[in-house]
Amino acid sequence: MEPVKIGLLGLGTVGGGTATVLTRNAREIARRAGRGIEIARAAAREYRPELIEGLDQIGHIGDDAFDLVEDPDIQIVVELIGGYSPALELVMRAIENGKHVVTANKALIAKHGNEIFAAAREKGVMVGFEAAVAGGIPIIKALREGLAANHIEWIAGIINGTGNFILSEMRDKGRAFADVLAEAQALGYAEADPTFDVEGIDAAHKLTILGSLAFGIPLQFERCFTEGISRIDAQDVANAAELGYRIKHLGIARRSPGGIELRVHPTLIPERRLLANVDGVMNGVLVKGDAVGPTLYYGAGAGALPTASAVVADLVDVTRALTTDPNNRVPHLAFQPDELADTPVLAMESIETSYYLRLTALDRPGVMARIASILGEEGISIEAIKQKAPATGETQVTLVMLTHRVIEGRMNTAIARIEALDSVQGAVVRIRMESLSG
Ligand SMILES: NC(=O)c1ccc[n+]([C@@H]2O[C@H](COP(=O)([O-])OP(=O)(O)OC[C@H]3O[C@@H](n4cnc5c(N)ncnc54)[C@H](O)[C@@H]3O)[C@@H](O)[C@H]2O)c1
Ligand SMILES: N[C@@H](CCO)C(=O)O
Ligand code: NA
Repeated sequence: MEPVKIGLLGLGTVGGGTATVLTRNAREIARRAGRGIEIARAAAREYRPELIEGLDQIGHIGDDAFDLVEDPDIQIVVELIGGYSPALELVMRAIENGKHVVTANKALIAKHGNEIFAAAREKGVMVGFEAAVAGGIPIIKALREGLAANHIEWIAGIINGTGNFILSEMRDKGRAFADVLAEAQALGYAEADPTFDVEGIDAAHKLTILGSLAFGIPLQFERCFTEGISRIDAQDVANAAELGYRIKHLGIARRSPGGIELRVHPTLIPERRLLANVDGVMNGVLVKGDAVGPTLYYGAGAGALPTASAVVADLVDVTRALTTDPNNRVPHLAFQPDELADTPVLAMESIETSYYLRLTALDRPGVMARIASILGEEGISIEAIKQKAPATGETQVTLVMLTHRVIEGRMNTAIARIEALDSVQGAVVRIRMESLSG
């Protein structure tokens, strides 16, 4: 059979990796797909030829992405440019032209996926986005197909490679934040705008997608609570370790009685959990299904070849399904499009979790009792408390507390009341805490 003809938009980290994998593993891929996958065209503003295998076999390389999506010979457009514009216009135009699309762009899917999938459905084409979440880990496939029997209860994942790399290097080697971030950028892990990585936006894009796949709700990126790693303090990392915890940047999606939790934030987790030991650029996603129980997915979350592995898997999937009736294909968001639910995504104030709190108070009698009574009045019980002895001559002490589970709104009230005490200095540091069991 004739090879399927694809067009690559972008030849950077992921585009270059995709060309390389398609070249290196061409025979193996064709054996799986039933026919070859040929890069008929590529469009990129810039690329580094020395990093890409098989460039000489690409039919035509130019820089006009809009021209490529109009080419009638191209059956699958692979969008690896990133960002919202012109990626959205290019993807929509490709779909209008009846082309299938594969993309690694989580920002695009999280924000515009609902309209992209509606247009694709209308045209009977597929949009693959395995590379958009957790890089090389086949988590989209696991949720859409492997776990299709389950009522998903919750997902907790380390889903930003750059952020996890930064936290791991800072903790293990004492390196400075800016220095590790620069290395992540040089290795091709970081987003074009690295604040997406360090402020949790990239993880929120991915969690939005995971939440929709798990619970069958439309994509609602703007409802996802987002807190990054930029304000994590070394003393909290050390305090957590003393108490038997690690701080990881997690995306958590959970079905709870009033709705669905979608939240991304630094989280204390027990150090014996497998997720606590997912380090460097590796990602880990823990999914709890009612029938299967907990399942864990681990692998490289970023980088050229791991991400290309996911892009090419989508290309193989699309190639295999080209002749299937569009209504019998795996639905984009795992559930049939007319079966999506309107279950609300909860506001952060109504989620329930445990907390690590750190505050600085004057070393005076009665201060501790006053803080404990505020927590008690707000229905918050303390699981552990540590008072860090002041250095000689100092009049301040540091208090570190772990609490039992409580609604975030009540914790907000308690923190505001504690911060208002004359004897408490500055802000209360709060890091959410999850046991990841049950
Ligand atoms: N880098 C990773 O590890 C990784 C992992 C998973 C997903 N992603 C996603 O993959 C996508 C690409 O990321 P990347 O790291 O490969 O980016 P990159 O910056 O390395 O490459 C982008 C490519 O697109 C080209 N480009 C940009 N604007 C263009 C335009 N208007 N017309 C034509 N070409 C244009 C650039 O010249 C370059 O070749 C992004 O959506 C990113 O979020 C990246
Ligand atoms: N910047 C992203 C790329 C993979 O999606 C990360 O570091 O996880
Ligand atoms: Na993936």
